[in-house]
Amino acid sequence: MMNAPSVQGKRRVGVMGGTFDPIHHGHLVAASEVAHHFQLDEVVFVPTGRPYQKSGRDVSAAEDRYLMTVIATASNPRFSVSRVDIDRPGPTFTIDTLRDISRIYGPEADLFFITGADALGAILGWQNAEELFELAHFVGCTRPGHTLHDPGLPEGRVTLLEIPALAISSSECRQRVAKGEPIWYLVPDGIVQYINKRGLYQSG
Ligand SMILES: Nc1ncnc2c1ncn2[C@@H]1O[C@H](COP(=O)(O)OP(=O)(O)OP(=O)(O)O)[C@@H](O)[C@H]1O
Ligand SMILES: O=C(O)c1ccc[n+]([C@@H]2O[C@H](COP(=O)([O-])O)[C@@H](O)[C@H]2O)c1
Repeated sequence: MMNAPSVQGKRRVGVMGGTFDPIHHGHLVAASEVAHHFQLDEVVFVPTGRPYQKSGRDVSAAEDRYLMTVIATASNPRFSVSRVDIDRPGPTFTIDTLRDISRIYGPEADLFFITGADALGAILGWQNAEELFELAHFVGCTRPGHTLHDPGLPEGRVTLLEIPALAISSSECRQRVAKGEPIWYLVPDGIVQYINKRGLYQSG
């Protein structure tokens, strides 16, 4: 999706990476808050292909996670979804996500990579960590149950942002479905319907 350029000239593009298994309102509120705070032209949601740090459990098929992300973001004209991570073979590294997104959007875009407090805290252990900060500004959002802090990222390349607290996680949504408990209002209505239609998460 390409909106008109922002008044400052450069497009401001948020990148919200996640496994989105399933996508929930915590993800959507984080993206919306960062978009408002930084006056972003667009937020691109990027579902992971092979989230190597979640290899200890069964991750749902990439196409199911991609379709849920499309369904959840469809009503917001500034939200879009990219297949770059699910179409790239091998483990998903954010360095590749940011290289691909910068190639697609070109030098006239400033990228803002959006994370929750847990992901931000782990960032220095990510692949090619030192190079990540040349490609994007990082935004860490508060998340209940996690302490938000700058783990020592380069000066001026990270912003910590307080957002409305939503104590929702994909793991808890999956567990609730497996136990026959409702997930209405934790995720968008279309996601409840998609999970039922595809029979996802029925067996814990
Ligand atoms: N409730 C929330 N509030 C703020 N940020 C969140 C919230 N849930 C997830 N995030 C952030 O969204 C990104 C993608 O998260 P992910 O798809 O792994 O969801 P998750 O709920 O953490 O999943 P799981 O429970 O399976 O580990 C991460 O940066 C994570 O920190
Ligand atoms: O680049 C890495 O080494 C790396 C390691 C773990 C997570 N990430 C990214 O962090 C984002 C959130 O990941 P996750 O596993 O919490 O859904 C997603 O975009 C992942 O690709 C990236």
